[in-house]
Amino acid sequence: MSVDRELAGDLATAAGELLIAIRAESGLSGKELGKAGDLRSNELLLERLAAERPDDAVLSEESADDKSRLTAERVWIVDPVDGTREYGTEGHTDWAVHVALWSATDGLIAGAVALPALGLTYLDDPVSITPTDGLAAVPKGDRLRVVVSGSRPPAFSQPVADALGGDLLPMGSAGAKAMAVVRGEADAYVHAGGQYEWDSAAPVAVAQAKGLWCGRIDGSPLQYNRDDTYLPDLVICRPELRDAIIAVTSGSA
Ligand SMILES: Nc1ncnc2c1ncn2[C@@H]1O[C@H](COP(=O)(O)O)[C@@H](OP(=O)(O)O)[C@H]1O
Ligand SMILES: [Mg+2]
Repeated sequence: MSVDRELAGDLATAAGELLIAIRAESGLSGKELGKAGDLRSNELLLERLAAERPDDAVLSEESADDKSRLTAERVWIVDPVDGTREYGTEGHTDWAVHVALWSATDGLIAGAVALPALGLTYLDDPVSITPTDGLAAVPKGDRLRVVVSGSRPPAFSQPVADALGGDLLPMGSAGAKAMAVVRGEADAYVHAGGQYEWDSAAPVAVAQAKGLWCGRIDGSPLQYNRDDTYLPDLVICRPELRDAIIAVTSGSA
């Protein structure tokens, strides 16, 4: 296994275990728990990356962006807690830790998404996934499922579901939603209206390695380590659904 992939997985898993411990031991909840989790997980990721990859740059949701990454050969793109709202709310499994590695020559070259509440970490390898209960109940019928933000679903959510003859599945966290497609609990994840590079880099690295199609809602490629890290929309889906989805979403691009 690539040493970078292994490191991405170790870091996401370790940060996830720390977050579980903070949730169990801090006595905090809600926004306070979210804040503490963001801070401590970010510290862990930055310390380990500084120790183990001192020459690489880092782009993190929770750190100031000094833009030194723009001339770096390799940049780690991390989201210490994705789905902070859900992490702070009792009983949720839909939150994640994202660790991705981008290179100037090859784009996303490693990625890991931890789902700490399920004790699982997914890597950007071609190993197929056995779905386990956890993010959503295993679908009973054969209708397709389109997973969307529970709090900020895009306006085209229902039109996309209708075009596929499927149903909507609201869920928190971009990483959890992407892993729901990877795990077979959903068939597509669509989003628009706002997001940043750290929300999708690691989920996209994993999803692409598992054979899913990933791109913007107008069908163009997702690009990372840009000057402006705002990357407001994306589609992650089974490849055979790509054209039907883009036919609907491209009208909103
Ligand atoms: N309209 C928007 N503007 C900015 N960020 C957004 C957004 N909609 C979703 N996101 C971000 O995307 C991630 C998943 O959101 P959701 O759970 O609604 O699908 C969250 O990351 P964080 O939890 O890391 O902040 C959230 O902040
Ligand atoms: Mg996020």
